[in-house]
Parts: sequence; structure tokens; C-alpha cells
Amino acid sequence: MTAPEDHGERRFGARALRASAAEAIALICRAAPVEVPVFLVMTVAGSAAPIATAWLTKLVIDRLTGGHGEVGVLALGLAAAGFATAALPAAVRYARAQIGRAASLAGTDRLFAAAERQVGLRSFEDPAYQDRLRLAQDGVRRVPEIVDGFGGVLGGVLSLTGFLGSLLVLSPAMTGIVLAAALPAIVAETLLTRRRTAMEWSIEHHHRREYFYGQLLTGTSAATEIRLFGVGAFLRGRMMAERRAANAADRRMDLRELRTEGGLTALGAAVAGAGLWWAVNAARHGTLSVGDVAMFLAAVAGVQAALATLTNAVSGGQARLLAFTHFVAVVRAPSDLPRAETGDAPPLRRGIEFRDVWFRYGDDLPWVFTGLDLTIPHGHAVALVGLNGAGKTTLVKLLCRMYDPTRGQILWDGEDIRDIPPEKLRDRISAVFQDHMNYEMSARDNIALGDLTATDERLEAAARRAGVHDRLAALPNGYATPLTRMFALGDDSGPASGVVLSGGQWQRLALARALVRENRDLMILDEPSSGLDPEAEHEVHTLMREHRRGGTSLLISHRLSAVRDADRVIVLADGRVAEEGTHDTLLAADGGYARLFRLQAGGYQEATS
Ligand SMILES: Nc1ncnc2c1ncn2[C@@H]1O[C@H](COP(=O)(O)OP(=O)(O)OP(=O)(O)O)[C@@H](O)[C@H]1O
Repeated sequence: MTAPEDHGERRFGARALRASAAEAIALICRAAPVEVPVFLVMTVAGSAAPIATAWLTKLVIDRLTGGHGEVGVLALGLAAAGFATAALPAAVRYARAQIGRAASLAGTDRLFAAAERQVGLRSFEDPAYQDRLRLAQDGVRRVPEIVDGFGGVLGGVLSLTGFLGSLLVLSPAMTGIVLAAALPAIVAETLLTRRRTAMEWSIEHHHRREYFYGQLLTGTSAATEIRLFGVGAFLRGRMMAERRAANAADRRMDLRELRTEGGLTALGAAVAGAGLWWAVNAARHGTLSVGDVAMFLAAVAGVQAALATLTNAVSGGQARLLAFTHFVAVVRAPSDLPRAETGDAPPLRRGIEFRDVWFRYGDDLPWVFTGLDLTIPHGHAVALVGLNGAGKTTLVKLLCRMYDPTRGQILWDGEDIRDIPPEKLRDRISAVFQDHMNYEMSARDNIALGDLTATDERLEAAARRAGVHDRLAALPNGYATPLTRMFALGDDSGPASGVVLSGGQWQRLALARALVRENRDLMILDEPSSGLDPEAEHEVHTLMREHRRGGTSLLISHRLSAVRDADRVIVLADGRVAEEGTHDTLLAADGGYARLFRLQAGGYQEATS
């Protein structure tokens, strides 16, 4: 990444700014290739118009007061310049907004595509990456302001040059004084903006936590617990503490800006006053004509206005560009895991092998696997069991390449999965995850996300096999019914359109989503029946047994009765395979598996005796 990941106040340097400006200009020009030149021409014309007006006014006044010369053509020119001065800003604003919208749209697409290109989960678990993503989204939303900044700088430079040139003709000394007074303003504003951007980055973790508490307090997932435990005020207190901490840093920055800007305003006013005094005196002594005085006043006002525009554009544009550095960092970030671009995942014929796999989630975290050796042979139903935290889900994540082993290899038919493009590997796998998603979309979409090419017949067949078809078909709009009430407002399909499913029904839907991925080489089932009632659980396991027959599958379950008919049961403990065999051989071995099985079976017997 181009910027560091720490949260201390840091200086945003010129290099990051240049990279950000280059990326922004490229994005803007690509997104609006026609509008940009039109915008530039109009900006140039818009800046030239007031200067032309000032010069034409001077000439008209001098001719009128001197009592000689024709002013008709000049008056016409003055009218044209006046019209341009009045009309162009609105047209420039429209073009600018149009460019901003196009660039913001293209930038948003690029940003999310970049996040999607991350192969695994590491980046998303990194708080600095999360902060950067949020700031980058903000940065891309504000691309229109960057366009404003560029327009402002261009317009400001042109106006400044024009008016300074005019002033130079009348008084080189005054030109020097106006410029000297302007210089500190530009430098101070630039420094202040950098400081503000650094401050914003340093308080982002407060905003992240505030957002987290806000979501907890207003979302539905925690609403029941928060009410029952009566912890709303406590969580609100924590949320407000985060906001107060952020506000304190913000206020310190505001005060600093107030002091600096107050001083600069006083300096500007003093320079303008001195200039006026000098011009009036010069006119009284005949060194300047009345037209010169008018021109002089217009030029001083013009220079100061141009400087104000320029300072605003430079500091505002710089602030937006610095915010845009987060966008640049995200789109240029390397993938969290190396990505093979060529190659293929061959159809599974032999099996999957974990060979001396060592893994931990971070250098400062304990090892989850310490030399794991394990094989999932082709065509076998393998069950994985182990106590909480033994690493079952982690094994699945490694197999799907959400992380890479710290040491060792995972082989897909003898080929290291790091040498296979991740999409190709994942295309050969279907899965129901322990923490499966409930998509707040229609029932059809919830299944179709398993395979976007599936026809309606295939979607329904998958739902039938997962035992959820009858429930979905009976919904108000059948499979088209949204499985959420979140989007009911503004949706003219009526208030009854959104439906909320039960936990077990969602689980069946996740199962249907996995089943619609037909003919995959490996089916992973991580606790596929934990939320189901006993009857449904039995039904699902019978179904899964049929589905697994002849295919390669990996089943994770704490219900040992569900894994007893697997071809091979693997018990994970202490980062390795502790026991391995069929249900019967493991029972006969009378080890940890046999103890756990008897414990569970005993519980059932007690309950029924
Ligand atoms: N994203 C993560 N970052 C850091 N540590 C993690 C992460 N996910 C899991 N762990 C840790 O890795 C270990 C193994 O977790 P894992 O979820 O694989 O166990 P499991 O066998 O699936 O447990 P359970 O039966 O409770 O589902 C645990 O100690 C857990 O705290």
C-alpha cells in the first residue's frame, strides 16, 4: 500500500498527493472524455470574462471622462462580457456535476472490484483496511469536489494571472504587496489541510466503534438481547464516548484553523485598504486617470477574489485528494494472498491432501495446526469432529483458500492449491458454512447465488431436496418474495411482500444454495443441521447421505450420530489428527471419540429413560 497502516497522526506527503492527483485525473478523464474538454473551455472563458469586463469598463470610463472616442463597440463588448460572466458559471457547474457523477460512478465500481480481488479474508479482518475502505468510499463519493477543486485551481490561476497582469500595468509595487500578502495564506491553508487530514485518519477508529455501537442499537440482530438485558443505555454511553473523543480532536483542529484564518483575513483587509488609499491619492495628484482607479479597484478585488478561490480550491482540493489517497491505496493494494493467474483445478480423481500443515491466524496468536497430515480420498464421505476450537472451520477455510498455511501444503489431486487460480478451485467446491449468510433478497436469489446460471427448474429442484420448496411456494409472491421487510417501503409490491423466515428455514435455504451447485467435486457441510428440529435433522442427514454417495464430501458435526456412517471419521485435537477410522473402529479403539460418543448417546438414553 502507498500509505502506512498505523493510526497515529501522520503527515500526508507530497508523493501520496501526486499519486492521488494522477489517479484522480486519469479516473475523471476516462469517465467523462467528452465533458472534460467542454468543461475546460468553459472554465477558461468564465475566468476571462470578468477581466475583459474590467478592462472594457476602464476604456469606456476614460473615453467618457476624456470626452473623445467612440464607445458603442466597447459597450457592446461590455454587454457580451457581462452576459458571459453571468451565464457561464451555471453551465460550468452543470458540466462539473456531470463529470463528478460519471467519475464517482466509475470510481465506486473500481473500488469494489479491487476489494473483490482480495483472494482471502485477511484484509477484511484488518481494521486498518476496513477504515481505509470506508474512507475510500467517502473519497470516491467526493470525486465531484475534486473536479470542483481542479476547476477552481484552473479558474483561480487564470483570473489571478489576468488581474495581476492588469495590476502590474498600473502599479508594480502594489502588485508585489498584494502577492506578498497572499503567499502566507496559501502556505498556511495548505499546511492546515494536511494537518486536518492526518487528524481525520487518527480519529477514524473512534468513528468505526461509534458506527459499530450505532448498528447494534438500531439493528434487529441484537435488539432482543439488548432489551432483555437492559443494556441499551450502557451501549449508548459507549457510543457517545467515542463521538466525544472524536469531537475533542475535531475541536482542537477547528480552533487552530480559526486562529490562522482570522490573522490572514486581517492581513488581506489591511492590504486592500492601503491599496485604496494609494490609488485615491494617485488620482488626486493626476498620476492615475479615473478609469485607472476603477481598473485598479477591480484588479485588487479581482486578485483577492482569485486568491480566495485559489486558496479554497487548493486547500479543499488537497483535502479531497488526500482523502482520495485511501482510494488509491485500496485499488493499488496487493492481494492478501498470491494469486495464480493461469492453470486449472483438475477434476478430483485422487483426493485432497493436507501435508504437514502449520497454521496460525497471526504471528502473535497460538498455532491452530502443528503439522497436520490428513487425506480426503476421492469418492469418500469424510467426517471431521473435535471439540470447540479444535480447528474444524479453519481447516475448511484453508481448503477454500481463505488463508494460506503458514507452513506445509494443501494438495488438490497432487497440485498445490496455491498454484490454482482461486476462482477455478472454488468453482469445484460447494458448501454450507457454519456461519452461512441469510441474504435479504428474494427466495429465488437466495438459492440462485449458489449458481447464477441455474434455471428456475433447477432452483426449485434444489429447494425440494433441501425440504424448503413447499414453504417458499406458499409465500405471498412465491419464490419472488423478498425474505426481508427492510425494503418494503418504496416498494409498490405491497406491505405483505416481505417475509421473515425462521432460523431452521434459513438453514434449509443455505442447503438449497449448496445443492444447486450440482456436479461439484467436493461438498463441504459445516454443521448443516445445527438449527434444525430433530425430524428435519434426520431428513437432512438422510438427504445428505444420498447426496454424498459416490461423491467426495467433508462433513463437520458435533452430533456424532450424524457422522457414524461416514467412510472415514477424523478427530482433530491439539492441532493434529488425534484419531482416524470408521465409526466402528474408533469405538473399538475406545479413545476420545468413543468417550464423546458414549457421552452423547448416554444423554439421549437418560432423557428417554
Ligand atoms: N479469524 C480468526 N482470527 C483469529 N483467530 C481465529 C479466527 N477464527 C478462528 N480463530 C481461532 O482458531 C481456533 C480454531 O477455530 P475454529 O473456528 O476453526 O474451531 P472449530 O473447531 O470450528 O470450533 P467450533 O466447534 O466451536 O466451531 C480457535 O482458537 C479460534 O479462536
